[in-house]
Amino acid sequence: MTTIRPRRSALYLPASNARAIEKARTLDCDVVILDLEDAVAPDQKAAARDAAVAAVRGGGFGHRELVVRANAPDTPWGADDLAALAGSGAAAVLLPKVSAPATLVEARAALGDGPPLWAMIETCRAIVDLPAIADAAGATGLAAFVVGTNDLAKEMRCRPGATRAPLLPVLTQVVLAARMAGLIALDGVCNVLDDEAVVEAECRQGLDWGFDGKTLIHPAQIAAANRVFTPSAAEVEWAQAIEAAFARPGNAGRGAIRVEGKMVELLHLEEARRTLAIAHAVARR
Ligand SMILES: CC(C)(COP(=O)(O)OP(=O)(O)OC[C@H]1O[C@@H](n2cnc3c(N)ncnc32)[C@H](O)[C@@H]1OP(=O)(O)O)[C@@H](O)C(=O)NCCC(=O)NCCSC(=O)C[C@H](O)C(=O)O
Ligand SMILES: [Mg+2]
Repeated sequence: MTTIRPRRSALYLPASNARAIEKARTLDCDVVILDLEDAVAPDQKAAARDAAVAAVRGGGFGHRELVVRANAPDTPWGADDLAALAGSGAAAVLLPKVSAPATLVEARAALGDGPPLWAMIETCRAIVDLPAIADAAGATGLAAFVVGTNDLAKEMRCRPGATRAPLLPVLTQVVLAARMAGLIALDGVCNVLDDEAVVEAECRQGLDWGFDGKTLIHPAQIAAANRVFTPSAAEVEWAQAIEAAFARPGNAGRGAIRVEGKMVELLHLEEARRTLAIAHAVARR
């Protein structure tokens, strides 16, 4: 079976918040993102960097993938962040406001053979240059695109509203470019903290639009993301039916077969295997 790592729920927290770091070690999210960028005030940047490195070295996050979001390389803190994170053992370094492949190349030079890069896609320039950024993945160890919907909406001057319709063409381009380059694609955050139905609806959009998971800002958002991005019992059953049908001797060598009244092709078998791999990985937690 294909091995796959679920990234259904990726929780940001300010690395300057010791209580949140402690809490993250117990929360049911797949990814923890210690933020050094927008959630941290300028006068706390150095202390937050030290706290993030100490948290990574201290461990205790179990199955959770521990990612650190650095400040952009062109800020007063970016170079020191990358120097500190190079040998830290973080699962990835998330770079904000990546707008060109050159930013990834520079960050890779600073990190050496350190952590893989994840890139925030949150500027208009990045959207226009997405294929070039995605093409730099192999040379720079880029493994994921993470959408920054707040920054994007600000730059575009659009109003996403409840439907996020103005962002749909952009989000679709991010998914396309990520798939082209074999990258993980994580949807942007939902700013609504106290209404799980709203969070769940956004997660559902992200799933339907092709994302692997959603970035989150509060523990109360985790359950909805995990629920939505975990294959449902019906999806698992359907995937198993497809696998079983293709395994029947009578279907050997066939590219298209009938399963429960529907045409199913080898591409659906591939999808089915992916669904089962995710379900299996989630169940192993
Ligand atoms: C948004 C918050 C500032 C809300 O804070 P607050 O109202 O104080 O939270 P609560 O009182 O409801 O907290 C309850 C308990 O949960 C813990 N908590 C809260 N948030 C987190 C978290 N993110 N991770 C871990 N634990 C968290 C509190 O400590 C309480 O615990 P306890 O003491 O046991 O009761 C706050 O939630 C927050 O800071 N969220 C993260 C903000 C952040 O990281 N922002 C930056 C990333 S988002 C972004 O930049 C997106 C992108 O770039 C874009 O452009 O869109
Ligand atoms: Mg942002």
